[in-house]
Amino acid sequence: MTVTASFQNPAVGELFECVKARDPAQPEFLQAVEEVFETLEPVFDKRPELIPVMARLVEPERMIQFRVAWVDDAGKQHVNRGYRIQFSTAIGPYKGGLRFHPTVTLSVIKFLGFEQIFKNSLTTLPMGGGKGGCDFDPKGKSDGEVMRFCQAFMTELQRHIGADTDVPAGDIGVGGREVGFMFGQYKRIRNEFVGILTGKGLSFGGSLIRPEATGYGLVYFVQNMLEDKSDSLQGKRVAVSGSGNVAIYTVEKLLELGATVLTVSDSTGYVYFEDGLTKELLEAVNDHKVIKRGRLSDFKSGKFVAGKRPWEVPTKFDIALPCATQNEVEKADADLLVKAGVKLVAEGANMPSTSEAIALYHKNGIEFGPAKAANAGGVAVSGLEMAQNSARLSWSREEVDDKLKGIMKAIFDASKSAAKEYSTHLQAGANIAGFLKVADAMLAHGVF
Ligand SMILES: NC(=O)C1=CN([C@@H]2O[C@H](COP(=O)(O)OP(=O)(O)OC[C@H]3O[C@@H](n4cnc5c(N)ncnc54)[C@H](O)[C@@H]3O)[C@@H](O)[C@H]2O)C=CC1
Ligand SMILES: O=C(O)CCC(=O)C(=O)O
Repeated sequence: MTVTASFQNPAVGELFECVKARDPAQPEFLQAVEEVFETLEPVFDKRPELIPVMARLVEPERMIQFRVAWVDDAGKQHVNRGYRIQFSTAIGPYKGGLRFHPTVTLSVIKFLGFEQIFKNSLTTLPMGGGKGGCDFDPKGKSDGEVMRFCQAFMTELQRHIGADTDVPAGDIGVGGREVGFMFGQYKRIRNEFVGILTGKGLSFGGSLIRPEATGYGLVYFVQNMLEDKSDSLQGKRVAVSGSGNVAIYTVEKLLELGATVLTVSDSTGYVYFEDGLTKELLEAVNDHKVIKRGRLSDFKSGKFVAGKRPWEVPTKFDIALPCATQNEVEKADADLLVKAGVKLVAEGANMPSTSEAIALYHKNGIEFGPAKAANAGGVAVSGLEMAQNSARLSWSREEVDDKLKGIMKAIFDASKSAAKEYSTHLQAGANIAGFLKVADAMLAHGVF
């Protein structure tokens, strides 16, 4: 990924050059910063006093990097590198997921942590921004190996987090199993039963709807985008990427609302369901991918296309929802979306569209729901889990789902209203609305 920023406002350009000079070898982080700086230019033109605020915000408050040593089932020792980037406490304790994947680097965790600041601000809840992870690959590991790895990871992380300090959760490679192991280790070391992680099991402080929240929230966001144009999901043809937590619950909600879902994918390729996924087929994908931790190349239904992304699926469709990973929609993919007749793209994954792809969406009049707004439902329900833990009570499924719907609408309205005020698009509106709240808090707190 090359960073090719060009800014109208020289002071913003200068700040970007400083960020680039400080971390020239962090392409994902620079990509995320470039996107935010470009869309905030109209704000900086109007309120230049916010440029020094951004100069502080773009530097994490604290970065923790640590060794994670563990022993596999054969008795062999392994060493991985763990991270927790505590980016901003302007509006609340650090909050954001943990990613366990071999591609994890400091740059990846920094881009995710930076984006989390604005996303969390949009949720309306008091959460700062953070992210963490490790270059550990859970694929092919036994439950015992994953448990020992998680225990080793938490043995170090526990000294840096706390219910009012920093509350991690899941992301790629971290689901209920991993959160459970890490929660158990924290409790063992600290002798405290507190909500230091979200996405916990229901029997030990988890919230109903947290597993579903990112996918459901994405679909609620899309509903808001469509309703704004007097349209609905009924009968829409949708291509979805991914087949993990976010993708599965996205598909579930799409089916419930009458859409036809054509694809799911993983790193081996995609599966095309010509007549659309059914509830039974979704159940089978979930069983194969999430429960049995298999690969789609071994999935028995639909048409598997090896080594390709779902954006090339040979049919017309209306909506694309990338729900797998960063930069999974590049310029050539966006070209395919335009040719397929796509009218709306909304991001379930974090930064799945490259800047060239986003430029093509705008050029071709494709409605674009950016990740920081569209996938904020997951962290929003994490915020609700924290509230339930603090109050030592549990809300019903309906209560949490209603709150999630309300939050996704509030995010859409705030993004749209900022877009209107600054005569720009929803992507910029989301960044502006998220940033202004954080910036005002930082101004109030004084320089640090
Ligand atoms: N879990 C959550 O609550 C949230 C997750 N996200 C984002 O959603 C995306 C997916 O996360 P989860 O579903 O939680 O993770 P997961 O681990 O449950 O699933 C990840 C999915 O992405 C696929 N994938 C990974 N690398 C890929 C690649 N290079 N090419 C194609 N497919 C690939 C995997 O096969 C899997 O289907 C990530 O970008 C994550 O940061 C965003 C907000 C909240
Ligand atoms: O629920 C959380 O705290 C984290 C969610 C997350 O990592 C994300 O929004 O990307």
